Amino acid sequence: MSRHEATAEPMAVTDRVHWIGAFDPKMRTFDVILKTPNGTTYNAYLVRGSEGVAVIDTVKAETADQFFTRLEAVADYSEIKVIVLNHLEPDHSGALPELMRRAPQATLYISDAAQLMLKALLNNSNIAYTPVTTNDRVSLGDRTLRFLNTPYLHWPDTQCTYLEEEGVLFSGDVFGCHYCDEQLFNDSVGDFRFSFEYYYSHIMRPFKQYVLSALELIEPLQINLIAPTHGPILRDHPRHYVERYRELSTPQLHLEIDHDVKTMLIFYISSYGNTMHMAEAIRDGALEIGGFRISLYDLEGGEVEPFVDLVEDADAILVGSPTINGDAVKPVWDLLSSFAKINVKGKVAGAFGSYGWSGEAVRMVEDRLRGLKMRVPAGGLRIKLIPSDVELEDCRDYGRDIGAFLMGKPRAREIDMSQL
Ligand SMILES: Cc1cc2nc3c(=O)[nH]c(=O)nc-3n(C[C@H](O)[C@H](O)[C@H](O)COP(=O)(O)O)c2cc1C
Repeated sequence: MSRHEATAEPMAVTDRVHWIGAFDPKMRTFDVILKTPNGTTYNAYLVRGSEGVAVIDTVKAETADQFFTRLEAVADYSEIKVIVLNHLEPDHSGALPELMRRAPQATLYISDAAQLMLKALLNNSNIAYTPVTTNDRVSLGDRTLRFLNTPYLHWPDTQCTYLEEEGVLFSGDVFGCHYCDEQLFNDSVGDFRFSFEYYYSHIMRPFKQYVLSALELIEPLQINLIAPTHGPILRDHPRHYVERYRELSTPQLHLEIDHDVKTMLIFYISSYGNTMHMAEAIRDGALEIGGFRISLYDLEGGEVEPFVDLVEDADAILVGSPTINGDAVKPVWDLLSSFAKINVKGKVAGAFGSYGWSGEAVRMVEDRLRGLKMRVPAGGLRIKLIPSDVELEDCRDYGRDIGAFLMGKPRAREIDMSQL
């Protein structure tokens, strides 16, 4: 056990703000999907005003002892007037029920959207709370908390809280990262760039539009310090992190591709060349429609990460897989799984592939595309073994159909709109 875990000392952030969170250095995987190679912190804060104290966020239930010990070192429970939960995920709300039991006089402030989650998360319908939204304020006497509604960063209920007189932004998971270092401040901890970028790409990236909306609220603020719920407190050049979020969330500039021109990506993998020939014929058919750019990518080798940026910018994505042992093949599933990192909702999509006897892959891929809320205008195209000349013409037809749909042109064949 480390020094700070053992002693559970609070840390002064400003004259009026203390960090009262918890260290979790042994955590190795977060939310099932995130690597946390040096653990994480659950950051909670205590703000002291002339007329009372506010607690901003709590910690994961398993680390509640650290939180309460630190809190007790800087305030009495009877002084707590305000409790703010910037979002209700269990790593921040775990100690909330016990805190409310110890400070029954306090008022809980949560976002409008959090109301719908509170009961389900805490299994307690009796918790009293006040919903707040952008620019609502709570006074602690000589200190004022202002709320900013910043949904989907990264749950629907997310908000940030701004301590006006000190220019401190309690940003919730925004600008946070999983990086456990007891020095706690960004000018004293180790190099956490990897963790910051990794956290953004796994947690915030699917919600880029929401990040940009949140930045509209955050950027005009005078920010002296950013106090997120995970990882280092950003007191040295806090604005750099705001600027980095804007950079990461702004569509990339392409040197050659005109953004007004639509793009179609055709991914395939093929052992004997059958699915590949289908992909090429689909491309040829789509090219006849014209007006958009098409790229063909072979997934052989299995590395899908380089395609994520392309998929994010593309307007149509077709995926071809042979059926092997009753399934689509792993690189195809890896590609589809990488779509969860970005927002593919509403993009045009389709599935195709060659098969030998049962041909499950195309339907499975198609189901996945629909599950991702992509628009699948034509039923998946399956061809048994080697495509004949007639079947290659079917592939070209399929390409014309998807191309026409993408360009809003009259369709080559009737498309079942009920499937969209
Ligand atoms: C190891 C192996 C397993 C296969 N399993 C299936 C299967 O379960 N169902 C099926 O319809 N075809 C199956 N096939 C047949 C392939 O789908 C078929 O040969 C297809 O044309 C291959 O297309 P490709 O050249 O694009 O890879 C299998 C082929 C191999 C080599």
